[in-house]
Amino acid sequence: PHIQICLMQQQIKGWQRILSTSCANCAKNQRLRQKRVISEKKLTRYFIDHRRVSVTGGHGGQGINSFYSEPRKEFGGPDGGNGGDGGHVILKVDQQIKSLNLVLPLYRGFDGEKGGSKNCYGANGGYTYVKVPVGTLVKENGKTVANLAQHGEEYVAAYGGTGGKGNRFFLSNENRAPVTDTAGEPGQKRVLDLELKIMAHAGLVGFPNAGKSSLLRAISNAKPAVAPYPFTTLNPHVGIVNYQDYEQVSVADVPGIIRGAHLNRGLGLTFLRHIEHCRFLLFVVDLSVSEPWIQLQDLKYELDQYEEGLSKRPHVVIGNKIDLPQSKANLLLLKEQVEQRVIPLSALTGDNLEELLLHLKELYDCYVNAEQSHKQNSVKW
Ligand SMILES: Nc1nc2c(ncn2[C@@H]2O[C@H](COP(=O)(O)OP(=O)(O)OP(=O)(O)O)[C@@H](O)[C@H]2O)c(=O)[nH]1
Ligand SMILES: [Mg+2]
Repeated sequence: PHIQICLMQQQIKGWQRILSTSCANCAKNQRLRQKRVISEKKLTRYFIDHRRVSVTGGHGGQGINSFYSEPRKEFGGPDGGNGGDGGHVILKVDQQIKSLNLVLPLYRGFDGEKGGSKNCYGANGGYTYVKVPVGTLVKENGKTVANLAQHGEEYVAAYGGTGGKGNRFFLSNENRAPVTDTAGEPGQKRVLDLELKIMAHAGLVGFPNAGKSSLLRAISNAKPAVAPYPFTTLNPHVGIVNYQDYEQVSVADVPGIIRGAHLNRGLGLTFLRHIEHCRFLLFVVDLSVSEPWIQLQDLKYELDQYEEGLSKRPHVVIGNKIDLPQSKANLLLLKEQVEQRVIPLSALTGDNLEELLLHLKELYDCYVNAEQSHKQNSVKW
């Protein structure tokens, strides 16, 4: 009887298992794996926006010197095959890749195989693909040689060398038994600078602690770190603002700019590069600081020093921290000093965010119309 009871218990357990796997409620109770939040400091390790790579194409295979011979056909003629071509090193855009951290400092293409007797050609070296993110600029000696902006786009960074010729290649009426063969050529050798420019429609430009990250958190799905000290943000973050007509506008939060950024002070020059790619700019000014128009002048000066006319891109001035007591007076003074539109808001309390969102949509529509009128390829990322 004891064995019987044990067997029955096992059977019941088996049913439970069957029942539990078929139960839809159990699936509900299983928690979805959440996306890991990476701290800003760790993200700096992953987010690499500049890499110098040395690329060398594969070496061409050696041609072969050989003569065909078999019983009763002693002098069958030359039959040395050509060597294979060396493989290229190719940069290929992959939209799954977000940073240049996986790009190694050195790449060498596969060599072509040497030729064989009986007119066998050596195999060509395979291509070496290096995956790079969308928006990678390829520079050589400071000159831009490629702008990889589309998924799947390829750029041959280094051509492989051509394979050598076997002695069969040199067969002619004058020379019926050539003994010449040539070596394969070495592959092309280059040193390239890869630079990543993040792609966003709008860029938030402001001094450290102005509240750029808070604003991006308030209007989009992005979650950059916010803290009451300067240089909280060390990497660019991109957030997407969704509109009711299913249009999406991307906004980039770029680390704070300080006076002398164009001379590489603060976090400096590297981040001005990201602003360069934005179609319109959102200048974020801290209204709680006295004389906020000085901030605006400094920001524009830094942008213009980096690239002439960068501050003249379509832009809007955002007066942040309007909830603080001293901000109201500063806002009036700022409006007197600045002729363009100023949108006062508070990223913390969410006051007047609608005005910014509506204006952002206007800027985006203007940009789309301009693109269409130029009859260029659609650049809606
Ligand atoms: N009172 C008030 N505080 C704000 C507002 N917006 C941001 N802050 C505060 O200002 C501080 C800095 O905000 P961040 O969003 O980190 O500023 P940031 O411009 O991204 O700074 P960096 O990343 O260092 O360049 C934080 O303590 C925020 O809570 C606002 O509208 N009102
Ligand atoms: Mg920030």
